[in-house]
Amino acid sequence: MSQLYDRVALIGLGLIAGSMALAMKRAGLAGEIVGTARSGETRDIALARGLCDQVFDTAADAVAGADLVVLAVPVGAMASVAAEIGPHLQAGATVTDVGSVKRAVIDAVAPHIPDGVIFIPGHPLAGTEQSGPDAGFAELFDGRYTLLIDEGVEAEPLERLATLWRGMGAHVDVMDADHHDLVLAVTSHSPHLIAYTMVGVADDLSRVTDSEVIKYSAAGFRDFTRIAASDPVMWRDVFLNNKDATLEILGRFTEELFALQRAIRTGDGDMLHDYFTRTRAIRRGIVEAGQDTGAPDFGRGPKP
Ligand SMILES: NC(=O)C1=CN([C@@H]2O[C@H](COP(=O)(O)OP(=O)(O)OC[C@H]3O[C@@H](n4cnc5c(N)ncnc54)[C@H](O)[C@@H]3O)[C@@H](O)[C@H]2O)C=CC1
Ligand SMILES: O=C(O)C(=O)Cc1ccc(O)cc1
Repeated sequence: MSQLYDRVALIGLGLIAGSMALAMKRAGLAGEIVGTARSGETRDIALARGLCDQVFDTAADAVAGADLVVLAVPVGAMASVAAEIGPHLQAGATVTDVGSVKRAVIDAVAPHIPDGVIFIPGHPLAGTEQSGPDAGFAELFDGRYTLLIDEGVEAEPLERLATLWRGMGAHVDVMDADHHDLVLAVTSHSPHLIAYTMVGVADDLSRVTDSEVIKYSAAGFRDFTRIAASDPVMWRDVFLNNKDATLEILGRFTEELFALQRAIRTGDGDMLHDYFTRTRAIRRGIVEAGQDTGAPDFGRGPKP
């Protein structure tokens, strides 16, 4: 595939930015990739791993002359980063982000985008529990979806960004921000909170913790412990910024959990059997539609 942007600036050099850099290099999609991170150590690793051709100490310096700027910091840091780069963005440039929440990021970033610069929010539905400049790998997005948010942007910059994501291996869908936040509350954010809770419960129950948790854990609980090892700052910001949708889904989850609890207490085997039959059909529908590879959802990283 041919070069789509002359100069891509990555703001934040962790798992997602690092994977994007490697995936762009794999397919020759960018003339030059530059980046910035707060710590000198992260910048050094990014250079040593060949993620960036050049690194800068500040985001303001990194975006100068870039025709694509990618905000790849935790959701709660998007506003301050956008405020810093706003005055330094080149006319005609596209700014995108990879945050796990969309409405709050749009509210945080859009006011800082000057006229003549295009903002297209995005979210790759791919990741791992690892973070930092060592965590990225070129194949992270292969066969995964990236969602782009169309807030009335022109067709050409949107199509160019979609082409970039396809070149990095992803499928691309376009949707609106509120729908994104509700879908992700169901498929990613609430499941993460449930995993955090379950691992917390096992930890509280010290009789079964320590070595037993890992030694005797079946696949389901092992997946919970992997997910509960995800970055605390990133996930704190996800919940604080997708509050309404997550609370809505968790409210429904709690109601269903109570119904299942009652079925267990009253010995209502028919209810349990019917419920599990319905959920099994959902899983089989996903597999038949070819949307599951057999790998843990999103978990494409090296196994611990
Ligand atoms: N980890 C995952 O599985 C996925 C993460 N995302 C989203 O991508 C974004 C980046 O996540 P990762 O790459 O996983 O994180 P990461 O922790 O690996 O990297 C984040 C980078 O942002 C920098 N950073 C943190 N706070 C900052 C601040 N206040 N100002 C400037 N820079 C700051 C860090 O130093 C680091 O370079 C997040 O918004 C997250 O919601 C999206 C899809 C998957
Ligand atoms: O590691 C996992 O299981 C994930 O769920 C990765 C992930 C985390 C956050 C996202 O916004 C998208 C994907």
